[in-house]
Amino acid sequence: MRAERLQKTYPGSGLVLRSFDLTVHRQEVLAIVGPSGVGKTTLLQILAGLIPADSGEIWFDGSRLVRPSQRISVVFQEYGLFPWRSTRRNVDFPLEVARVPRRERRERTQQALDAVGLTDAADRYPHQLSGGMRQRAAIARALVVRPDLLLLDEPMSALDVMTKRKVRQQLADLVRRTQLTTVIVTHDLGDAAHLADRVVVLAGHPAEPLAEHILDRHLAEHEQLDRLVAFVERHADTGSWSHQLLVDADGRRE
Ligand SMILES: Nc1ncnc2c1ncn2[C@@H]1O[C@H](COP(=O)(O)OP(=O)(O)OP(=O)(O)O)[C@@H](O)[C@H]1O
Repeated sequence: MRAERLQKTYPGSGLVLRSFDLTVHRQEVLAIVGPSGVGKTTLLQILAGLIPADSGEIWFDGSRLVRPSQRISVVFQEYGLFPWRSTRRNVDFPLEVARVPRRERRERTQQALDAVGLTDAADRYPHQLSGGMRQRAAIARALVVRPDLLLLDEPMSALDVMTKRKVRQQLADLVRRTQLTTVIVTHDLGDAAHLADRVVVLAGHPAEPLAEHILDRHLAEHEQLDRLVAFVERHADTGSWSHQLLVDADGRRE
């Protein structure tokens, strides 16, 4: 996917993106990190075709993206599960909408539930699930359409620390196993260090990609994180997000 010269203005908030370029390589996990309010969600929603940019273009597999595509799945921070549907029927929902034949739906839904470890919770309703299970259900629903691109918006920020670690590990295993091209936006450098192959740091108004960091998967996790934190501190004025660095990088910097 390639985004070219994206521009976005909100009434009252001014210019959030100006002439913004971004390339997502096939099969990579790209993390976009930056302080709260910099424009990460805006960027992700534009990439998903959910909100229009004022100008600029997005190219995806040789064609221009102008509306949401079945080949791109998005997972939001707040899960967005339907409370009146069981986990299985939540996961099945996109296939139902796409009028996929019943038998194929059953198989694909089961595979997606298995992939996130929710087989035993398939008949429970969202209120009967833990936060981590709800988030995994949302991820299963994103996977069931077999997307070519997975977009994740702060997918673990509503989870407590222990659950978050578990879900993060499962997500890391999943994206590596499936080699699914993934973009995750987060202000949590721990998520980026754990999941990403490449990290782009955003800062400023309008947001600019300041620098990018390639993670070395041969390093231990805490070394990855230390290097990433040092990289961000070198390139960004972290005054506005030092609190997040301290708190969210799993307490390691406190
Ligand atoms: N619908 C909207 N109308 C007006 N301003 C908006 C709207 N959505 C976002 N903004 C503003 O645009 C800027 C970027 O918001 P955005 O949600 O993309 O940032 P973010 O980096 O995702 O923040 P966070 O990490 O807190 O979710 C912010 O200043 C925000 O207040």
